[in-house]
Amino acid sequence: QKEFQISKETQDRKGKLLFSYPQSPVLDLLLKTAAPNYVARNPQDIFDFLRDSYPLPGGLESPLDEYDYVVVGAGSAGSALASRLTEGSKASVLLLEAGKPEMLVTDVPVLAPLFQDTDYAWQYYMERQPGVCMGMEDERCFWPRGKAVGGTSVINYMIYTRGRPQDWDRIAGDGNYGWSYDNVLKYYMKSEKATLKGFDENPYRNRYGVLPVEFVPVRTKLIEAFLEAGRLMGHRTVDYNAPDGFGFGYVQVTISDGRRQSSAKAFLHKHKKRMNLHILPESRVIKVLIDPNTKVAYGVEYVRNRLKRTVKARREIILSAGPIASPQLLMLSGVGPKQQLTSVGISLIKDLPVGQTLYDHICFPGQIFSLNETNVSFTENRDATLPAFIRWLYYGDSGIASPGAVEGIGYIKTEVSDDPEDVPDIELISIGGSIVSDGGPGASKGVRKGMKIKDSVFNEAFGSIDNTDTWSTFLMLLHPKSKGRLELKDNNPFSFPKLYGNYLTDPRDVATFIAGIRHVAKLASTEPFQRYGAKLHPANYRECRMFAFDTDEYWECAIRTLTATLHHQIGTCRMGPAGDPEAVVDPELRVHGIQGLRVVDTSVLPRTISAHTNAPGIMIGEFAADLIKSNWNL
Ligand SMILES: Cc1cc2nc3c(=O)[nH]c(=O)nc-3n(C[C@H](O)[C@H](O)[C@H](O)COP(=O)(O)OP(=O)(O)OC[C@H]3O[C@@H](n4cnc5c(N)ncnc54)[C@H](O)[C@@H]3O)c2cc1C
Repeated sequence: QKEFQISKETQDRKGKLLFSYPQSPVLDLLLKTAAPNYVARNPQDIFDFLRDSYPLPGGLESPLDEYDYVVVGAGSAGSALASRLTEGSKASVLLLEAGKPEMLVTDVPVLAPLFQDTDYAWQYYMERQPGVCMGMEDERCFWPRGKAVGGTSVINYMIYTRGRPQDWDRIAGDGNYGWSYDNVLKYYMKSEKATLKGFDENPYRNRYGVLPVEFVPVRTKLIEAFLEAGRLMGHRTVDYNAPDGFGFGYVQVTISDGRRQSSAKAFLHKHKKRMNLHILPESRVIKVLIDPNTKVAYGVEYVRNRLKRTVKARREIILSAGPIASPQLLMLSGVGPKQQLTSVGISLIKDLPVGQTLYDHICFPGQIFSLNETNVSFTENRDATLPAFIRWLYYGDSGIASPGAVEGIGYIKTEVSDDPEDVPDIELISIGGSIVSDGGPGASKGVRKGMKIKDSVFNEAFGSIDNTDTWSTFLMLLHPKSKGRLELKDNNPFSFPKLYGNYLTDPRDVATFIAGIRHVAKLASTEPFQRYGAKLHPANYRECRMFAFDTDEYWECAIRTLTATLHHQIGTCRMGPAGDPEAVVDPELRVHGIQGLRVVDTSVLPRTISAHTNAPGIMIGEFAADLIKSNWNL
């Protein structure tokens, strides 16, 4: 074992924690009451007493040299997978995770926007692309990913969506046997522990799984206006996760008693003492070991406490490191596009189109309506107060339980959609407020900071309505035609890869956004919103001053200025049957041409789906566990 050199870039990019608690016995008592299971590990780290821990079971000091399966990444998919594989005693699993366990603050829904700037996130940036993210810091798009036991489900907004049946049936129709809606529905249901008044008895919901899915415990009246306006425009109020649920509905979230339920909480927390499941946080995998002659994967190298170590797998290595790190690890290990690997000095083991497909869900948060009534929307200064926090500790409600003021989801198919099937092209995320709701004296400004909007751009565009009552929807482009890719920067495992979103390069994506904006304007003009005097705020962007407000040209410029992403990157280890020239893994998620190696996370999704990607990630973990169990007779 030798000391490993960690590159300067990684150290520089390491985030800083934003939270600092005063040393107070009263606060200690409150926190321990709220989270009796949190155990202090390291008295040197003042945050550690708030942090969860995953000691090796059976008093083991260090992991074994060999396991049946080694899973890399304890994120949405990896946590579910490792948990299911070790349900019986037939398989041993080592789960390696680069990040730290969660802590009490990560449970707090209202703090969701803040984690993107902490060491619970990998702080990736897209390569500069002229004409998008023009209003963001450094004119680059920010792509944070979760770095924690629980992965991105520890820093996300907790929205629970499954996608439309057609999304999955199309994936299956491409030759991906097993991925039809009827089959994936079984796995969504297997995880779910739904408490959704009015829906939880429905045949496509399950009340007895492990992943809590609930409505948000606190809402404003604006969600009723959204649903009513929707009905006036022909959008049914539905369970949007139902097979026939194309419409508008209350948002469903992975929250219980007002607290975030990450994939780690749902799948790992209760199983810390399982003798056959060893979880190793703060352990970063740098390479999969593959025999170049037999093309069999047999182990991984990882770095823990600055020491390089090796662990072997008797049966399989499973990459669940997410849509950026899984393809990066494959390429570092010799599996990827031949030309690219040889150009950075990596010996090729298998030529595959790793990283050559990348889709993302971008969104536009800048269509904001000011209201002529006060106290109707969330504002941080009013709703995230100490009394609200104390109420949250005891009852799990109050503004503290709100996931960034998200209240409703609406699916629409705009008139420019050329999709032959009945699938939406835009998702509307109804906010009981907007990106100005966390402004004002002393407030966090968390959402705008999380999106990295430049202060000057924000102040010019929205300064006049900062910290006032507003309503907005974030419009999310569900099926972008523009396709991105990722590449290795070099062969250093600590470098970040080069990320190319290629956002809005297909003009149809711009047209869809504009059609969505026109649709939202009509919603806002209906009586339910006019009750509150909803009026479109004329945001003034320096970059767009040559265009008259509210023209198509203005909106295109606005979208290119505030190009936000909802961080649903997919496709980088694309699934497809043998013979599919774009495929990296087969429909059972085995890497084509390599034995003993699978990818199990959102990177395998070959097409865009009408959903946020946490629940699909968990479903992929569930499905993969069954595939592996059946392959190995477990
Ligand atoms: C800010 C934000 C908000 C979001 N909001 C929502 C939402 O509200 N609803 C929703 O459905 N989706 C949301 N998403 C997206 C969703 O959470 C992710 O798509 C999903 O969690 C991805 O799951 P995954 O299993 O593919 O990867 P991840 O959950 O990202 O897991 C990958 C894990 O691998 C670890 N890892 C990476 N490299 C290594 C390595 N070399 N060695 C060891 N471990 C490694 C990572 O640290 C991470 O823990 C959001 C994403 C972000 C960033």
